Amino acid sequence: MNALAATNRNFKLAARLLGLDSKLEKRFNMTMLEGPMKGGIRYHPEVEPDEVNALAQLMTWKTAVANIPYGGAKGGIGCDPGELSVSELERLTRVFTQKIHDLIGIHTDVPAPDMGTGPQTMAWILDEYSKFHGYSPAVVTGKPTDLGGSLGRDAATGRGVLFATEALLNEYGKTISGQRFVIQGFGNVGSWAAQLIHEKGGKIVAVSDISGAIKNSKGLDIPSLLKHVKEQRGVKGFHGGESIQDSNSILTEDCDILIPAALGGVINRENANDIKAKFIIEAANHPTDPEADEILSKKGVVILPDIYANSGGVTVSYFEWVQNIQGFLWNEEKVNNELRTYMTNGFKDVKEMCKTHNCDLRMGAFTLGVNRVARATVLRGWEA
Ligand SMILES: NC(=O)C1=CN([C@@H]2O[C@H](COP(=O)(O)OP(=O)(O)OC[C@H]3O[C@@H](n4cnc5c(N)ncnc54)[C@H](O)[C@@H]3O)[C@@H](O)[C@H]2O)C=CC1
Ligand SMILES: O=C(O)CCC(=O)C(=O)O
Repeated sequence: MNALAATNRNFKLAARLLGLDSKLEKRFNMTMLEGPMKGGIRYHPEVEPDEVNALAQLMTWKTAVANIPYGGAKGGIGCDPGELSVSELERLTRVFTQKIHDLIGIHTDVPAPDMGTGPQTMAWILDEYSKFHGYSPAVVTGKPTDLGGSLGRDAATGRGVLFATEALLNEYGKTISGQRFVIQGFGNVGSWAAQLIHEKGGKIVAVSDISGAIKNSKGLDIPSLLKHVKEQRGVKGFHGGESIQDSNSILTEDCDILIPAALGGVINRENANDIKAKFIIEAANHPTDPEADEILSKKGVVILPDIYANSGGVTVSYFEWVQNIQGFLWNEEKVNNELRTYMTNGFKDVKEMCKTHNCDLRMGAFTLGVNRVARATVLRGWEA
């Protein structure tokens, strides 16, 4: 099932659980526009419109789950950033910004990094946008800190994944320490999640990225791996682990907790039966196909869904936007403490919906997000 069909399906299931009127449901699909829209810009060869639409819809529910005052958005360019020089990337980003500068804005749509983009991309967008509209740091988040970016935004999605994992494990009387993790993707999200989990005593037994996959049943030395990746631009060739020939098979490696942190749709009916993890923390967007959801649920695997698990990034993006508008910078401790509070509250709210609707965590998160948007929609008198 493609990403859009899967996201629409989850939305419809949540709407049924909430007993929403079908007219309201239709309204939603036409008007997912509460507050400024927020979401990342992706540069990846597989970017296509249906997937971007699905990712934008996921942002709507994610920002509602996180309880931050935004609607959802996403953008993307079908290109391979690894094949482009820095100056080509800069020109591509500036031309893209020239095309969209009237669509984005501090109170309309505020982009941020996603796969294949980062602080430098945001700096170029900010600079190009400012040529048309004057200097406006709040028009993008995830900027370099020298240009008004928030302390802690770089690590925020990975840190949010850590807080979300701690909240889930706490339900089972467990902590990070001693758990065995497998992480697919070692970019912004995967590498920060690995670093923070390692610092808490978690054992990362396998990681992969586009260059390859490596494993070590005793636990990978993450600080050395980070150094290797910085120098070699990939995990391939790391001496502290054994290489895995088929890097996609990392998803079925033996572990307690699997963290997909790269592409969508990677957990599907082809591999779901072979997954050995007891918990899946969705750091990537839409990593699990609905068919896999069903198979895994029958196996008793607990999945912490993307719209909650990876919401740390957009939450700190919100903090960045607030700081830019107020013209007052927070210290990193404040950012991280606030992030912990949002992630902890989010988990409690999702669990409450699971109890109310007798559903799993994905539907708990979807009903939470959809219900918050539904309440706002009705209050504005848009239900008919
Ligand atoms: N950056 C952020 O703040 C947020 C990102 N996400 C999601 O997290 C995921 C990762 O995003 P980022 O870390 O920002 O991207 P990134 O571009 O920094 O890193 C992506 C990583 O995935 C790897 N990768 C690409 N194709 C792969 C493949 N076929 N097999 C294994 N690894 C592969 C790359 O080599 C790289 O290590 C995406 O799904 C994104 O939408 C979600 C919330 C916020
Ligand atoms: O930080 C943001 O505004 C958006 C992050 C994002 O693209 C996501 O959560 O998928």
